[in-house]
This record gives sequence, structure tokens and C-alpha cells, in this order.
Amino acid sequence: MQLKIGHLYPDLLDLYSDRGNVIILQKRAQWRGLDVTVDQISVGHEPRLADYDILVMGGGMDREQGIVAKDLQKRSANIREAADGGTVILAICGGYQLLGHSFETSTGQRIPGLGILDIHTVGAKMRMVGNVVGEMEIDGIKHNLIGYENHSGKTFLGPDVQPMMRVVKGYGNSGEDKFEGVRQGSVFGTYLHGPLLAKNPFLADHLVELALRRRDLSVQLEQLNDDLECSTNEKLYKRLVEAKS
Ligand SMILES: NC(=O)CC[C@H](N)C(=O)O
Repeated sequence: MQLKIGHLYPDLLDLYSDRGNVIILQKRAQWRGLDVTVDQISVGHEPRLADYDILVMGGGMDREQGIVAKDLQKRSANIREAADGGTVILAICGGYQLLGHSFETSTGQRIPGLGILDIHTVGAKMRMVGNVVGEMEIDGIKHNLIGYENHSGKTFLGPDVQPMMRVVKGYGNSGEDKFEGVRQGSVFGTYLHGPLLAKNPFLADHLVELALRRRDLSVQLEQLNDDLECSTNEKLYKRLVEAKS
């Protein structure tokens, strides 16, 4: 079985090596015997995005976001077709903000987003920086997540979107509602760098399974031995929760 991954704007939106998320998806799919292709898609590349099983977009500084926002507007119908068709989209921080209705930079400049996610982002004076720990429920099972955030944007959710996780420690979307990230259909947005999937392998597998189920609903990935990652995460999670904030 094949898995097609599209990496959006790797040259402009890769602030904290968010490309690590692409590597994790690729490797964990290959370790299950899948034939994985990864295409880099940036300004000037116009593939049909619904042909991809997974699209990943990383984070970026306000300036790069302005460049990407212009190019994204030209892809609006293309990305919307992919999202509506069940392509899994993982957007991190700056990429996440740009999928919403609008994003306001730290200097108050308002950048129009794609409106694919029912969120909007306003600029905060204080940057939200540090480790984040939280809990995410997938198919009724609770998972601990850990990651790292660094953003000035405060993101607020509309009625059509669910938070991705509950924040135990850290700011999350806005530092006000104790939620982090969003999920809307097959589209996931999050402030968690990390890179996110390296620290939370269960989420990587969930995204791969979701993507494959576009074509075969019965797909169930075999378990990998994640003992090392899980034991490290549990220790780190405990230490971060107990750390003085
Ligand atoms: N880490 C990022 O991608 C930052 C996103 C955006 N420039 C902000 O500061 O909120």
C-alpha cells in the first residue's frame, strides 16, 4: 500500500525543525512496509493536493507567514478539496494560524487566512513560550502529550472546531481556556513544536491510519515497540507536570 505525503513550504515554514514530523510519519509508515513518497511543495509548485494522503505545514516567523499567506490564497480551493476529501492535514503553529479565518501579527498586521479551520488568531504582546503537557483522547483512549510552544498569536475557536487536547501545563491556544490545538474533520492544527510526532508516536500512527482509511476503512497499523519513547515521555511528562511553573 502507498502513502503519499506532501510537505508544504518546507523552505519557509520550518521554524523549529517541524520537518521532523514528516520524517516520523515517513519512517513509521515504512516500518510497516508501506511504500512512502514525500513531495516538497512550495511557491510555484501546483500539484493537486487531494492526491496526497497527508499534508504537513510547519511554523514560521510573521514575515514568512506573510509570504506563504499570499501563496496559500491561490491554493485555497485546492487545499479545501483535499480537506473535504479526507486528506489528513497537520499544521503546526504558523501553518495552523494560516488555516484559520485570519492571523494578526505581533505588530497588529492582520493577515487573511484560508478559513478552512473555524479559528481566528490575534496578536498578543507577551510571547507564549515553553514546554506544554496535556491530554488528548483518541477513539476513547486518553493519551499524554508533550511538546514545546513559542508563539505571539492567541488563537480562539469557533463552533465548528474541537480543541485537540486539554492543557495540563503551558499556554496552548490562547493561555486563557486551557485547550491546545484543534481538530476539524481530518485537519489538525497545533502550537506544539517538538517536533510533535517524535515526542508523541501514538499521534503519528493515528494520522497515518486516518490517511489510509480514506481508501481502506479496515486499516489497522501493527504496533511498533515504542517502549523507549513512551518511558522517556512518561518520565518527562511527570517532571514537567511537577516542575514549578
Ligand atoms: N512558532 C511559530 O510558528 C510562530 C507563529 C507566529 N509567527 C507567532 O508568533 O505566533
